[in-house]
Amino acid sequence: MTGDLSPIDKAKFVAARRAADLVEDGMRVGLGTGSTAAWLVRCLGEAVRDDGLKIRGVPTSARTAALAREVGIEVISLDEARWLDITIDGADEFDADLNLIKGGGGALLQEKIVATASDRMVVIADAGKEVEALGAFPLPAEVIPFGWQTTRALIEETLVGMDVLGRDITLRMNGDRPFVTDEGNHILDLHLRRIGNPRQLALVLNQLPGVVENGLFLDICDTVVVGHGDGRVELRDLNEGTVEEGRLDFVDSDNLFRDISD
Ligand SMILES: O=C[C@H](O)[C@H](O)[C@H](O)COP(=O)(O)O
Repeated sequence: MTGDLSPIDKAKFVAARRAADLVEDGMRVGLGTGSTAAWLVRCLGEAVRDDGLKIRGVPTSARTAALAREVGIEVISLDEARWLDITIDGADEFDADLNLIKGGGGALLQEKIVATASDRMVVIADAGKEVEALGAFPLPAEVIPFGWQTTRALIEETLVGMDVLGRDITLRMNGDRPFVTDEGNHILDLHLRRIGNPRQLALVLNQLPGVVENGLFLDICDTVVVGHGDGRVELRDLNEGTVEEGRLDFVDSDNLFRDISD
């Protein structure tokens, strides 16, 4: 069964599986969005079901909320939780300082609010997501639908003064319609190729009217769990360096693999 999965899916799974062990009884847990975070939600659901783990989850999207309920995790809103013990989420890119690009799945706004309201943010990712400099992955900016073309033009102008290699901006589509986020907004993908000064860019983007939030997560993530296709997994922490390197066994996880790949 596991043989049917690609090495990337196995890498995502082992990262999620290892990160699930960081979640303890009684915790309020931010649940990320995306294919890697979906493995995590499944792993936590298994722990709730089989080991009696008691947690309350705050999902970062309607998709994750539906999956969390399906696997038996108690779902509460961020306002009910107020503050979270830990958030575990995927990323599109991460660098050595654990700065991130997120939003490939369009959930960056809720993800950033939830991660910022957490004592600890842990990113789970396959090793291919690690980059020297952020920006090869298009940077998502969530914009309100009203006047989005004007907002795009404003961003274009703003990028002229920025330390980036590319300046193309595309409206994210869902079939032949603009993609709509859970908050009813659109996503502009900024094809920058390399971001020389992420901090400056993040500040400037968020000052533009029409921009709700951008996908740069700076100084938010503390820990990354990196998975490899052969089952190797590394846990790196900003304060402690590489804390652990190990390997996870796929055999015990056949049910999880089956559940998600079906
Ligand atoms: O909006 C989506 C999120 O930021 C995802 O966590 C990110 O795109 C990574 O997704 P995946 O785990 O599917 O690569």
